[in-house]
Amino acid sequence: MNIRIGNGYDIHRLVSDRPLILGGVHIPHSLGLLGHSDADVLTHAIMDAMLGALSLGDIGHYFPPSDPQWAGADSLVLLSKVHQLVRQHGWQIGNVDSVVVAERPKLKPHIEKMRETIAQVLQVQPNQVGVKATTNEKLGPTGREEGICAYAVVLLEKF
Ligand SMILES: Nc1ccn([C@@H]2O[C@H](COP(=O)(O)O)[C@@H](O)[C@H]2O)c(=O)n1
Ligand SMILES: C[C@@]1(CO)OP(=O)(O)OP(=O)(O)OC[C@H]1O
Repeated sequence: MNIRIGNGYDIHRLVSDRPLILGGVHIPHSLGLLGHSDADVLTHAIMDAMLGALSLGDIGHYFPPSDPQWAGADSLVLLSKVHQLVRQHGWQIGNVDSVVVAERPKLKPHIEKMRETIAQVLQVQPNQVGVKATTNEKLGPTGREEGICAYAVVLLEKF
């Protein structure tokens, strides 16, 4: 079999006095995401999808929230490590697709930068990285702006 598919999901709570980082991009907003790392839900969902595609567990296994080493970690550094692991197993990225669920702020102006940033770390072209945004129509925790979540699907190819 020369292709594998994986999916990932993550959610973090919105709080004041934290930066909002999504797909490695700093997004100006009055609230940011709380987490052990920089709490970049989009990058976390993509990493879990990559690991899931190879049944290699999840990010908490490699970067435990109990380990001070990962306190305040840049999730792009973690993404690079997961990418390295995937490569070591003989696989490369076919494509990534993702969606961020956020009531606010408007993410559209930042989507291209997120795609370029993620693509650079994964050593692929931006057209291999899909990032979309949607509100939750004011429904549930994301709709009430208590948090932001992201879903990702990754296709891997054997090289
Ligand atoms: N945080 C967000 C949410 C949505 N968008 C863009 O708006 C479009 C409409 O969103 P709905 O939830 O009302 O369907 C969506 O397709 C995105 O292009 C956004 O930029 N930022
Ligand atoms: C990224 C890690 C790093 O400790 O921590 P968090 O930023 O809290 O993120 P989460 O998705 O809750 O858990 C995964 C952890 O690996």
